[in-house]
Amino acid sequence: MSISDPLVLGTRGSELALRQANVVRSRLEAAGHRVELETITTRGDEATDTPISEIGDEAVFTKELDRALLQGGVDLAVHSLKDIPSTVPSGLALAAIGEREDPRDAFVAHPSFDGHLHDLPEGATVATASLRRTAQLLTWRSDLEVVPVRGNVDTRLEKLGESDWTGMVLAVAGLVRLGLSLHIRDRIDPSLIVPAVGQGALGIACREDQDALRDLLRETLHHAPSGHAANAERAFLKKVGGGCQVPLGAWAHIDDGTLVLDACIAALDGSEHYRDERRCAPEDGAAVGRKLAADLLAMGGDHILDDVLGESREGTSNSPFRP
Ligand SMILES: NCc1[nH]cc(CCC(=O)O)c1CC(=O)O
Repeated sequence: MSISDPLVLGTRGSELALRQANVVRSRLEAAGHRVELETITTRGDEATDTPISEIGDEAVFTKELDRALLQGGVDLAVHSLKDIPSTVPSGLALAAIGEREDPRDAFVAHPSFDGHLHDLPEGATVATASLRRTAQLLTWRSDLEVVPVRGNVDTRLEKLGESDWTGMVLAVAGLVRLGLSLHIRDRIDPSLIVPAVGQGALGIACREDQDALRDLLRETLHHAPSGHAANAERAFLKKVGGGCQVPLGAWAHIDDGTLVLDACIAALDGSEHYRDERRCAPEDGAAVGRKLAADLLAMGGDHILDDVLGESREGTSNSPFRP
């Protein structure tokens, strides 16, 4: 099947999503294709007061776009890889993984606090949108008060300014892509907070049966080292299961030709924490990710899963046709 002209590129409407979509658009245009943007609102954009972990749907930022892809209304969709569930709906393909931005988390200080993350006073309040960051912050410093915050990156920064929090933790990549790096006080070392699966990378999806388009996306947008890292991290996530309801982190990178995968599963209150690192050939990342997941679960991560998922542990679905 030939490639549509113009190509309709589906994206969420947030400032960050549009920036990311425009990066992809420019690449495709440079390769000689016309591209039209189609903005689609997702449940994650609407339910801005509910913590993502409570919506309980892994596909909260992708389902409406998946549906548009399957129905043919859009040809490709651009997402933050972090927002794409570890199992892509049947009929769709993750055709390319774009080059990764800095995968680390950022500490952003309240305007009145001129210290760094390591200078946080006893009992300081830190806001974050993720269970992973909460669990790891509390593993490090059980005296901290960690509070939830939601919304787009700029909304979160606004909330910080109006709050009595000492600071906030969010992804470096989002801030950098929005031109807001000035707000980054610290890029947090992954040895302190393991980044989220896929954080900082872009995922480009299309229909599985569109061979010519898949080839084009791979040739123009795929970045092999980021792809290998993503495969390892996503295999880890899939094996553990539970999506964003589970406090887990996994970060892979290529070091001198070797893939290094560092991952953890932590109790939300920081009381328990299982973590290990594996090295392998870049092509073997997925198998090693699955194995590391099995090992961390066996070490005790399994109990953490039981605690956070309880009865909902079976039967989660990311079908785009499920309400
Ligand atoms: N969950 C929302 C989301 N999805 C992707 C990013 C940041 C960019 C990225 O990780 O690529 C963010 C914001 C954040 O976590 O601070």
